[in-house]
Amino acid sequence: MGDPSPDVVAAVNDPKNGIVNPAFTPPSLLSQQSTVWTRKQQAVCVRHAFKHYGSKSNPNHVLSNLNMTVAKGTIYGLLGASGCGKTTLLSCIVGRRRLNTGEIWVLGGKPGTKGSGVPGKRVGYMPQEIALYGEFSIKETMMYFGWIFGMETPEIDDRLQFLLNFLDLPSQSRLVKNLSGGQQRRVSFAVALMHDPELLILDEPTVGVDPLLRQSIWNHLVQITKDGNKTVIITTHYIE
Ligand SMILES: Nc1ncnc2c1ncn2[C@@H]1O[C@H](COP(=O)(O)OP(=O)(O)OP(=O)(O)O)[C@@H](O)[C@H]1O
Repeated sequence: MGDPSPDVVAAVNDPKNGIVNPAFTPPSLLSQQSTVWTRKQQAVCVRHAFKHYGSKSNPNHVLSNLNMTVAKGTIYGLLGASGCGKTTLLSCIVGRRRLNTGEIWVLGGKPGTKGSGVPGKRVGYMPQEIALYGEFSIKETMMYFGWIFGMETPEIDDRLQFLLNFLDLPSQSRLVKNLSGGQQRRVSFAVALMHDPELLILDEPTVGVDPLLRQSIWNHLVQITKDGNKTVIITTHYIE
């Protein structure tokens, strides 16, 4: 993945009607002239990112001079062919992986540095692979992550009831390991939404989700970004 890349289309929501417009290129992507101060004002700002896997003698270059600017209060769609590096980029943004060279600012700080809050409760991340503990029930899962995020138990309970209903989840006493793949992905989504984070990063959130629920998920994402305080980055194959 490079910049400009024919494989990747950056899309932001239209604040008027919430329609994702894949043909829209934010002005910030057209001009990469920005100061450190302006980069820190963005939800996410990536500059000259390089990332490879494999050995130095036989590297697999995945990110190659990638620049990306995600303004606060937007929904930013990351579209690209399978294997072009979307998950790798998101992992670097949330601080799970590090770039070989280049810089990333997330909510004004550098992921992994003290006080940045990233990784941490400022970000909600739904990875592509299920990263849940199968022996926990849905409720125990939400309690576990809610406490990690520093939430009080009554607050977690309220949020749990909202998310069970919103994401059409089965009984909260069901064990994660006994849920269908789609249900497990929705629990993973619920975990990312649990603490109402400033930045929500969703890797293919609508896989295993029926069209009606997909629509209500999109409506919810448009709703939470409306006031400009929340930002969503999403990879998806559904661009409607
Ligand atoms: N841990 C890893 N070690 C070695 N190579 C990796 C690793 N993770 C990813 N890759 C390789 O890096 C490239 C980009 O993978 P990545 O998962 O970031 O792509 P993607 O755009 O998210 O793909 P998809 O849409 O299929 O999920 C692929 O060629 C993949 O094989």
